[in-house]
Amino acid sequence: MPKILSVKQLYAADTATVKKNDISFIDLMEHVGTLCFQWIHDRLQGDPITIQIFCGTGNNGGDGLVIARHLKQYGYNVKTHIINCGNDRSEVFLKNYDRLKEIGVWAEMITCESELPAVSENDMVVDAIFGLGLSRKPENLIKKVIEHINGSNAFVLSIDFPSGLYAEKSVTDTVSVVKAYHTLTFQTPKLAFLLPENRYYTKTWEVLDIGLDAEYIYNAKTDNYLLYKQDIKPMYRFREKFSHKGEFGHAVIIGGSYGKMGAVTLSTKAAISIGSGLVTAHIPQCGYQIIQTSVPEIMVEVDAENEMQKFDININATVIGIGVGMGTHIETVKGFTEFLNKNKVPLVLDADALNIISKNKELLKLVPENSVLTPHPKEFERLVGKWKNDYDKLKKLRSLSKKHKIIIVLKGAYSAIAHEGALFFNSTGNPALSTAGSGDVLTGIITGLIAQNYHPFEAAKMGVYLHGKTSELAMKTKVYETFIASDIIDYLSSAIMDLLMKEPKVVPQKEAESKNDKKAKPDEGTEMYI
Ligand SMILES: NC(=O)C1=CN([C@@H]2O[C@H](COP(=O)(O)OP(=O)(O)OC[C@H]3O[C@@H](n4cnc5c(N)ncnc54)[C@H](OP(=O)(O)O)[C@@H]3O)[C@@H](O)[C@H]2O)[C@@H](O)CC1
Ligand SMILES: Nc1ncnc2c1ncn2[C@@H]1O[C@H](COP(=O)(O)OP(=O)(O)O)[C@@H](O)[C@H]1O
Ligand SMILES: [K+]
Repeated sequence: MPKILSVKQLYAADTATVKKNDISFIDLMEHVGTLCFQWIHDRLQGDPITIQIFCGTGNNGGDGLVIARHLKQYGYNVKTHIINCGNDRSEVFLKNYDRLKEIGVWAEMITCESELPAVSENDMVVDAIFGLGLSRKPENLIKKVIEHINGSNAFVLSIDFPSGLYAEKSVTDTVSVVKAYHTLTFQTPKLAFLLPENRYYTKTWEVLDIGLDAEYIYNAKTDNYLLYKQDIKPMYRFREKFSHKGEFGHAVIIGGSYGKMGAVTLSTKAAISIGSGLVTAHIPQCGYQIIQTSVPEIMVEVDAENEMQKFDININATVIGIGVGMGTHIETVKGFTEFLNKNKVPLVLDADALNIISKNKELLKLVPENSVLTPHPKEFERLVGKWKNDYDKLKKLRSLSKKHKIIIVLKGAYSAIAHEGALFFNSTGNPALSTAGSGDVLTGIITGLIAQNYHPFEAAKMGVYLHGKTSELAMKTKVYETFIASDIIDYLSSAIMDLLMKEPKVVPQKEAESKNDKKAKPDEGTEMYI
């Protein structure tokens, strides 16, 4: 599972790599800079645009100089600038400065504002000012350079980090951070890229495998992970020939109120669609016909006329998903409290179930261990109060989940799943999911997975992953705006199929050519897992 390592661990990984391979740091930097150059060259293919490389005087700047040298040697139109960041210059920066001179290139020094180079919106900017080593907010001349880059409208590629963005703490001066289009970050994903407060500093990012010591990374301890397909795929359970619906559990969804029956409709439909053997909706009477007609596959139990009051469930439920569209009517609050006092079944709590608990935090003690809570940020704020910044928010998330031995899915662009003090960030999804009812569908998916005996922690990870994946797969025929919550359900099959597909084999060019010129087809290696 891809680990998100700390700055300290990344520096230690450098050291371990250099030692183990008996190479020098300059060799490692050459390798890293060459990979970045290759990334650019693969895309530009010799395009004569102007590439402006801004370098600091640490190792991030050193990477920039390696990139500059290779681009120059390939005939690109490169302008290299060094910003005077103080008296200290890293040893490998200086070595690469000399290497650049050896091929006849003199980098321009920027020592004052009047020396800022003109940058056109047609240029490409490579930002190699600061990376992991940012120790304080950029000020004075460096701030001016960053503002200058941001004001240029050029395509900005940041190396390792958008300069000015800290790896592990919040930015205090939002204008002194480079706003990159893309960031090539090294070896592991970075926590900073997953936080909404940093959304403007890089539109996209990717991890470049720079070959740091695998053993060190394997043994490194962390509480932060990013979930990918390879983490979810092994969880999937195939159905056997003689299986029957009784083996796949009975999910109950409780919720709905007058005017909000769509939420339960979506949740129950999602629960049956993800494979729960049986699904029952426990809803107010006003929703009876609506839900029976909309989802004929499920059963219905009714409560009071217009809102939930009695919570009198007469079913042997495997799991109960509760709260969607439920409202917070005084009688609902009363009934829900009594329900929690009696209930022993694992729960998935969402929406108004969370809003009611937020008003009476004592109720959290009644939530069974390993239940799953799925708040969006506003619901989470109601539960834990305001946070100072996103790092503080994550601290609150870990601590609430640990204290009550529950699993919390804090929803967002990179939904974070908290379990036993660790955070697992989801990598799938896109803004198509920013649509009414998409959280209700998630509740149904997770409830339906738990019904099938997936451990709630597994159900949360798999549910969030598949939910997000539907929105990606749908973009072949839809756009963000036209994708609605029901589409998530419609695309669940595709998301599961995608999970079971083997990744296409990437055949290295030379290998492919040497095999009697038998070219690898683009989809070669794509086959079902079974
Ligand atoms: N394993 C990997 O990932 C590999 C990493 N590599 C690369 O190394 C990079 C890390 O390099 P790094 O340690 O030299 O730090 P870097 O980011 O260049 O900045 C430090 C310099 O900036 C200065 N400085 C800081 N803040 C400042 C401010 N606000 N205003 C002014 N100055 C400020 C600071 O000065 P000081 O704080 O000491 O006064 C120091 O001089 C990493 O991001 C990646 O690009 C690869 O080459 C190899 C494999
Ligand atoms: N930009 C985005 N990228 C990825 N996922 C998103 C994005 N916006 C929303 N989502 C996902 O959509 C869902 C929205 O849930 P929620 O806010 O509870 O919706 P609702 O209350 O309308 O049902 C969450 O699972 C969230 O992670
Ligand atoms: K940078």
